[in-house]
This record gives sequence, structure tokens and C-alpha cells, in this order.
Amino acid sequence: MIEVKNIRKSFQGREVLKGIDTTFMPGQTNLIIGQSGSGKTVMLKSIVGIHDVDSGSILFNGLEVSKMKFNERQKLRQEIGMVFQGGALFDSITVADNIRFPMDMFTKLSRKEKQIQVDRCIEMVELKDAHDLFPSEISGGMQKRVAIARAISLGPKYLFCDEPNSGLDPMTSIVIDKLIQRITYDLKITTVINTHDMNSVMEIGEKILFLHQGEKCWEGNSSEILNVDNEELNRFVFASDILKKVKEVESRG
Ligand SMILES: Nc1ncnc2c1ncn2[C@@H]1O[C@H](COP(=O)(O)OP(=O)(O)OP(=O)(O)O)[C@@H](O)[C@H]1O
Repeated sequence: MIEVKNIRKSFQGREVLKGIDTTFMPGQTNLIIGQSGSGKTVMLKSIVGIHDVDSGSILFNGLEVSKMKFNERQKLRQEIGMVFQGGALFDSITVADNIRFPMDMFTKLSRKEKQIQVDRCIEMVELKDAHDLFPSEISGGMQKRVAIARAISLGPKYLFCDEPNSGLDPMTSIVIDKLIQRITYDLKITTVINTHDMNSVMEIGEKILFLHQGEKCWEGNSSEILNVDNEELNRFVFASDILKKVKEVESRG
């Protein structure tokens, strides 16, 4: 579980996170949504410790990050898996080497043990016959699978994904969303995903936090989101005509 309590963050005197409170539970897909510039990435980076917040607190399984000792922070860092926007794979090494990389960096596992874990991760993301290929030799969807496999290679308790569907077609996006959801269930991890993709919201939005101009404007889930009396949320959700039609059909019964 991750608890976020009243976090604030400014850059050059401009506040971009304005006192956000929320809780992300394990074993479910938690989404942070909002328009471009609403503060999603800053929030994600603040939670994982890439940005220091100005005030407020962040707790991982009840332990406040700012009060952790050096070794506790190091341990937490290894419990966090990240899927970056665009994948951020190393182009000059193979798929298997990309997935092994965090183990080479952070563990003393033997070559054989690493190999077993690489195979396990490749199986979890259903990437067959790609071990020895280079990122440039596989599709965008497969590259995302590699990025996910690498993010779970250390057996994380927490998984953060920043726009995991960027650059993918709608069908592949849904496959990747479902894959992240299945991994979340199977590994019982706390997963937080930044997105502005309404398909993802409707498919896997078990907990949704809607940010607007750095503030928490609404939170709920995908079965509630089409019927909320909130002007900013509605503007975001119904930017796509298709969801307006879904709502019309629903309200006709
Ligand atoms: N390092 C930084 N220095 C200064 N301002 C920043 C920095 N990082 C983010 N910001 C500002 O904070 C605000 C929120 O940015 P953020 O990247 O969190 O938005 P976002 O909701 O993730 O947008 P997008 O969907 O386009 O990725 C923006 O106005 C951005 O310019």
C-alpha cells in the first residue's frame, strides 16, 4: 500500500502539486489521469523519489520515506519497478540482457539464477523467441513487454508505469493494459499508472485519481466515472464523442 499525504511540489515558485492526498492499494491497478500538464508525472516522480516534495509525506507499507534510514531507502528502491514513457530500453543489448540488467546492478545472483529469472519474466509477459533479439528488431508492443519484464525482474512490491501505451495502437494498448493488470494480480503488487488514455481508464481503472491543475479533483473507479457531476472531470472524460454516446445509451437503459 502507498499512502500519499498532502504532498506539495513547486518549481521556480510555481506550485504544480497542491496538497494531494490519496491511497494506492496492492493487487489493483491504480490510475492517475488528467490533462497534459496537470501534474501526473511530477506526482509519479515524487512518489518514487526522483523529486523531493516540498511538504507532505509518502508512506510505503506504513513506512514514511523521509524518515527511512539509508539502507531502508536502498531496499525500497529495489522493491520499485518502473516502466518509463517510451520504454527506455538499451538499444545495444539484447532483450534478455535488458531484462537481466537490474539483476546485474543490484543483486549477487549467479549467472544461472539470473537466467532462470530472465526466462520467468519473459514467460510472464508472453514474449516468446525474443531472447536474443535487439530492441530495434521487435515491435513497439513487444518493446513494452520487455520494459515490463525488466521492471518486474527484481520481484518488485510496487510497479510504476508512466504512459505505458504511448506510441501504441488501440488494440495493442489494451493488450498491454491487461498484461499490467494480470501481473498486478499475480504478483499482488501495488501498481500506479499515469495515463490520459480513456480506453485504459475504462478497461483497467480499478482506482482512478483525476488531477486538474495540480489538485485532486476526483477519485473513484471506472464504473462510476461516466456518471459524476464534476465539470472538469466531464470535460476530460467526454472529450471523446464515443463515451458521450456510451453514456447516452446507458441513460436510455
Ligand atoms: N523539472 C521541472 N521543472 C520545472 N517545471 C516542471 C518540471 N517538471 C514538470 N514541470 C511542470 O509541472 C507541470 C506538470 O507537469 P507534468 O509533467 O507532471 O504533467 P503531466 O500531467 O504528466 O503532463 P503529460 O500528460 O503531458 O505528461 C507542468 O506545468 C510542467 O511544465
